[in-house]
Amino acid sequence: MDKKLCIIGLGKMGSTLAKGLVNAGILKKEQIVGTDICVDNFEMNPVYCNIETLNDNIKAVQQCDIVLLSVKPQVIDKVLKEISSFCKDKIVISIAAGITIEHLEKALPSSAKIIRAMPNTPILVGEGVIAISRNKNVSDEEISMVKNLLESVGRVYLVEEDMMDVITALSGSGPAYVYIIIEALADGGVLMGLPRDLSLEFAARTVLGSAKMVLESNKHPGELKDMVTSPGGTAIRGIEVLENRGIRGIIMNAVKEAANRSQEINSQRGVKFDR
Ligand SMILES: NC(=O)C1=CN([C@@H]2O[C@H](COP(=O)(O)OP(=O)(O)OC[C@H]3O[C@@H](n4cnc5c(N)ncnc54)[C@H](O)[C@@H]3O)[C@@H](O)[C@H]2O)C=CC1
Ligand SMILES: O=C(O)[C@@H]1CCC=N1
Repeated sequence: MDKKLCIIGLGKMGSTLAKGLVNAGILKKEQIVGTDICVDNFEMNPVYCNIETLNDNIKAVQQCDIVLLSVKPQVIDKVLKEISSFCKDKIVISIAAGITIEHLEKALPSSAKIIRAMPNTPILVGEGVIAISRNKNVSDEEISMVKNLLESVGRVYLVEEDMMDVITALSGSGPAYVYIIIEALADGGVLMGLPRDLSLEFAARTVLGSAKMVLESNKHPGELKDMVTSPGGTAIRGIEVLENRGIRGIIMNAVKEAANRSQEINSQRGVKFDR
């Protein structure tokens, strides 16, 4: 790919994307420039595979074809205002939770090609899942190019934008829920006498293997669960505890609340843009 990418905000997600894309070999490190206001982040440059780093968003945007906004929703308006007039013919990808295409359109030139995306941190290990939606200015060819770029770090799905809040709650935020489950499983092992490192390894591999079974076996999760639960056995005793405490409702509610929060973030955007 002969495009140059600018990543604005080299925090957790921006640096993960930079590293993931360089590691995947889809872009050379010379094809990515990253910016941040926190210059301390630049000392972490090896983490970003030695991409060029600047603390000047405009300078970075000017030299790129694709701009990826990886700043918090709370500061995105400030950044949009700063770079807007330099984005006339650019593809602008925002990964900010809750920030709608409509909001981005108000802030950017009417010709800007806008993509709202929701990745997740497992892109760092090539197992990410990324949803993308586009505005009317993005051609089929351009969306294919962006899809191709992001497919190097995960599975990419083109979705209707009205699914984005839920996807943000499910796959965008979901790794956080899964880490809590893994940590809790490991704590359970430690509680019952396993060494911490072995317990964590077994917990993580159990989640990894179970997820693979769901994806590769073509069986319903309920059927896979039944394969583990012998009558009068150990697994059903564990499941009884989880069901008594309402595990399913708790997890469903977590997704619902996170989706509500994503919607709320957009409705709280107050800055008005002068064209
Ligand atoms: N962390 C995650 O798992 C995911 C995050 N996201 C989205 O990615 C975006 C970034 O999130 P994180 O990386 O977690 O946050 P973060 O706080 O780690 O990174 C944001 C970075 O932006 C920098 N920044 C702030 N103002 C700036 C400016 N004016 N110009 C340039 N850089 C600036 C900050 O110094 C910071 O390093 C958010 O909008 C979030 O909703 C999306 C999917 C997953
Ligand atoms: O909570 C957050 O800020 C982000 C949005 C998607 C995942 N985590």
